[in-house]
Amino acid sequence: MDYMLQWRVLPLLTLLASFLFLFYVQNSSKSSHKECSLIPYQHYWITSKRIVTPQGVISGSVEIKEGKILSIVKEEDWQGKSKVGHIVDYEEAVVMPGLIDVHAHLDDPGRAEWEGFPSGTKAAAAGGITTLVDMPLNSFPSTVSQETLKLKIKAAKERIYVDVGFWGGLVPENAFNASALEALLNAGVLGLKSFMCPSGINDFPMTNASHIKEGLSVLAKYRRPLLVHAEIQQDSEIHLEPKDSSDDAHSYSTYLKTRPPSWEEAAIRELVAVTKETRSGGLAEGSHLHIVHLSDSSSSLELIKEAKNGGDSITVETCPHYLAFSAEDIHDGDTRFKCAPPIRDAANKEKLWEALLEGHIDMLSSDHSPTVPELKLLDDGNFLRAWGGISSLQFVLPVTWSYGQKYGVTLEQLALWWSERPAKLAGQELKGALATGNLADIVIWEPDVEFDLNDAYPVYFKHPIISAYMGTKLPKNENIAWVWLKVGQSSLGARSNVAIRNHHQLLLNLAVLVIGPKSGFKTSLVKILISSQGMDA
Ligand SMILES: NC(=O)NC(NC(N)=O)C(=O)[O-]
Ligand SMILES: [Zn+2]
Ligand SMILES: [Zn+2]
Repeated sequence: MDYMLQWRVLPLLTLLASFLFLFYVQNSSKSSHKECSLIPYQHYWITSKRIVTPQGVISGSVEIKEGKILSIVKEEDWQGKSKVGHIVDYEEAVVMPGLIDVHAHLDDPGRAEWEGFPSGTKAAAAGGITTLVDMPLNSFPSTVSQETLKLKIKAAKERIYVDVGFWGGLVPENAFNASALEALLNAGVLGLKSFMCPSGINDFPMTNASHIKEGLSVLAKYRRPLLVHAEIQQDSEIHLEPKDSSDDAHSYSTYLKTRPPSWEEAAIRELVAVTKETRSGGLAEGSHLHIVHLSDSSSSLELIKEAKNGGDSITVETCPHYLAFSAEDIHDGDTRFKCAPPIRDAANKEKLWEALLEGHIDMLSSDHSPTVPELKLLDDGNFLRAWGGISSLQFVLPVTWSYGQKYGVTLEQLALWWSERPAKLAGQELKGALATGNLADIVIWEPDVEFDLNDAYPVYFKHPIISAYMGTKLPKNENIAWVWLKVGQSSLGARSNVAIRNHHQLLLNLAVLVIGPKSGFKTSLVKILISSQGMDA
């Protein structure tokens, strides 16, 4: 029976390291913190048998000084050399670049009861994410102007526990107003985001291909990307009642039918017509288009592949929930799994994995989009009326790794999908890889440790009840293995060279370390990322 299911949890955990100085911090006079690490040394070495570098997994040490990676030394090259600074030995634990989530909705200000900067960034840290880029909608007001970006920054300031950057919104109101868009870009958004279907948020209306073309021409100058929710509604209205009266709004298949793959395909067809201009010599050369949360692994993916082959500047992400779940497994009434585009059937999921492994899908993101439990209509279970969005920040690493086992996913692939390519999309040149000179944004975790995840498990949720990854409603035959983030030690004072393996304990300690005002760490460890890079002179 469902409620008896034990969820296998793989492993891990950890902690991580230094969130650091970031690019151009908005108010540098107020951000002159010297502290840059959860480890209380200015100069130290992290040692492990499994350090994930762009050149492969090595046994060795990462030397960190004042929040930056000073050197990376292979074990065989250590001999005879002395190390200046403290050594923190993580043994077999994996040392990897912190994850960069380029798609999360922290609904603060305005809808902080859905998700806020403190709760969302704690959850991110618990999931191994060291940098998160916030979407311009679901907060109120939406981030569509220089003024509304200021409100975001004010809401985030000194309330965040991982580095945070912002996407701005491309909406009809600003799309043809280049100076308004430039003001938003100059104020520091890392790029823009738009919807090709209703977003569910009144002050974030959808754009069409003309708006998108205009947006790209401004973005070209700044060399920042446009992210697009690629679905075009094929009927005249969003259905709140089943189209076919014999269908039940409480059944997942009814919802699935309302958003067929043709919605994604129609949008992507229009987008790839526009991205032809991003080719060298094209009118929008220098701009880049990124398709968020791809679910359709058939025609939509084929269109993207063709565009890439033709030289368009285009990338695509998918999300852990499309890789973990399939429509067949979603129980009637279980609206925790409602999102847009929808989770499709198992065959579609297999093809998404294939595309990811073959490099046709470039990266992963959470699309963490929670709301209050009441709007998920958990009791009623009406899929057509419930809020669409999956809450998942704290699970992205565990889920990708655990479900990826079947496909032979490697640590290098994880780093590519979750760090290196997202860093590039967000213009974070000093993030995304463990390399000399980069910021020491690091996650340390144990991929091989398993344990059960149940409702008593301490994870950082605003609303645990809406998480698709917690609870008892999945079929047993999924053979789910969960992974978890591990923190290296219970308290900094007691930190030694030995990693502790009590995960519950460690998870709690991760939170204390990252966020606790009494832990001795300040939230000023982390930064608001304000872009001032990339604009052509
Ligand atoms: N307003 C939203 O957060 N929408 C999100 N909703 C989902 N994915 O179901 C999204 O990213 O489209
Ligand atoms: Zn979306
Ligand atoms: Zn989203």
